[in-house]
Amino acid sequence: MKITVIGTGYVGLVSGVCYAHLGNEVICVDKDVQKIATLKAGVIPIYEPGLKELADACMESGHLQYTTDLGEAIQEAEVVIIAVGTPPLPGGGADLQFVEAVAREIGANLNGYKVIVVKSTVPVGTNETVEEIIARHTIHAFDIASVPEFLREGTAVSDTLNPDRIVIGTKSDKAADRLSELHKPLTNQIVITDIRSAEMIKYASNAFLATKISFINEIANLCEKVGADVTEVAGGMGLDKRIGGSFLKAGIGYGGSCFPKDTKALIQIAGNVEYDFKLLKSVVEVNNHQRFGVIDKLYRALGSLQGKRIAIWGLAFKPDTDDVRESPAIEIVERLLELGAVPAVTDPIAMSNFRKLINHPSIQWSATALEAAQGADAVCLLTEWQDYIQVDLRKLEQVMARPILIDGRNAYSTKQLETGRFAYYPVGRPALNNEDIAIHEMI
Ligand SMILES: NC(=O)C1=CN([C@@H]2O[C@H](COP(=O)(O)OP(=O)(O)OC[C@H]3O[C@@H](n4cnc5c(N)ncnc54)[C@H](O)[C@@H]3O)[C@@H](O)[C@H]2O)C=CC1
Ligand SMILES: O=C(O)[C@H]1O[C@H](OP(=O)(O)OP(=O)(O)OC[C@H]2O[C@@H](n3ccc(=O)[nH]c3=O)[C@H](O)[C@@H]2O)[C@H](O)[C@@H](O)[C@@H]1O
Repeated sequence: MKITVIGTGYVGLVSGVCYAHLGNEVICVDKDVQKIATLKAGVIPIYEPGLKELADACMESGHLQYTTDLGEAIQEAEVVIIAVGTPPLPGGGADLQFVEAVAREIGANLNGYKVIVVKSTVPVGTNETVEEIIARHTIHAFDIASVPEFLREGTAVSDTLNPDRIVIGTKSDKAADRLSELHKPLTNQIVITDIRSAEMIKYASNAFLATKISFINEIANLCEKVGADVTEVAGGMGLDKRIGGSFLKAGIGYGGSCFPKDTKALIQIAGNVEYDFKLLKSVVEVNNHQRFGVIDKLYRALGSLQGKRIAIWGLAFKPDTDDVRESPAIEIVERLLELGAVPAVTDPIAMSNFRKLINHPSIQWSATALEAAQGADAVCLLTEWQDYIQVDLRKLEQVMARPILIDGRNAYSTKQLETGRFAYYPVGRPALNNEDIAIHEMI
């Protein structure tokens, strides 16, 4: 099938490459001239395991092309996929300017029947708006379909090639048939539904996963107070098939370009029809607060943070990505700076994306975990990179000024730490060797 994918962010690029890998003829378009030049040179501008190898092979076989010429790319295609960004507006709603601009371009360049797919995450009703915009600009027939994307960063290629399900929201049998044909090699689990339900499935899925995370984080906070271990609790809960074990890892809360954006957008979608989505509002509130558990623990361990060197391990919102969008680590570092601490920050690949604070005079940027920990009063693990999990804890203890380890991701087992002198503060699990200063001071 001849496919044009518009937008070469995570979704556009990964899905374009994967459709090409399946033997389709794919053109990936972006208005960003630099990005297209980079891609044409064989460089993948995002960090995504396995993507480069696949893209190289598809380029070589002639199944994948990159261009900035949107008009020509649209005219070549049988299926046109919109995968541009839908970033949050200041009020929380989704900014649809890129989707709408692309719809105008599609309308202006249509040269015969095509299926137009919206893969970007868009509020309910947007596909209908896209259809209206295209129709206003063309005399040609076309069908519209909502095919939301469920990939995760870091595992985007395998998620795309092995999806749990493909959702196709359309009122056209012809479009449903063509898109089922396209996705058949990936899964038998193809859900064909109406457009609005498809749009809603995407938001509801992200909101539900975010709810699981905030729920387990609340349980973790409670576990700390009653002396239970949240990893045991989550393990015991997850064995119940009705609950499932995934997305029950307690930590510093969810970040990334989607959960924070999509939960707020769904609250706004509800608000627009005068529905007060109380549960989701609490999910967001819990998440916004959860990151500060790290600061509370630093206070308990050290008292005042003024002048204290605090090693920060990890900036990416999760491992295996260089994405720091809405990463809880950003706010943790900002709060440390406000409190007069000296953050010594490291991340294997995300540091250069930490643009907001890259030139801050009080941050010490470190190449490795042990360099950041050198002379530190505490280490805070914020992203569970393998390098950090496998660090030599004896060496770590030797280089630190005080052996205080705040584990924001429950990356270490109590057993690993039993032999050392670490004061260890995990999330929702019993602390080790903690002589809490604040508590002593209060007494
Ligand atoms: N990042 C992720 O893991 C996932 C994202 N999504 C959704 O997919 C959509 C895209 O997300 P990302 O790939 O992260 O976006 P992104 O913001 O990283 O990339 C969007 C790309 O579209 C390009 N673009 C914008 N207007 C254009 C135009 N008129 N013509 C050609 N190119 C244009 C931009 O230059 C940019 O390269 C969003 O709605 C997002 O919510 C869904 C699932 C996963
Ligand atoms: O719409 C999207 O963009 C995507 O959003 C998420 O994918 P992603 O943001 O890449 O990453 P996740 O693995 O879902 O993690 C999101 C955040 O939740 C946190 N998390 C995840 C799982 C968990 O148990 N606990 C937890 O704190 C992670 O650390 C991370 O900060 C969804 O998992 C994808 O299905 C969806 O397509």
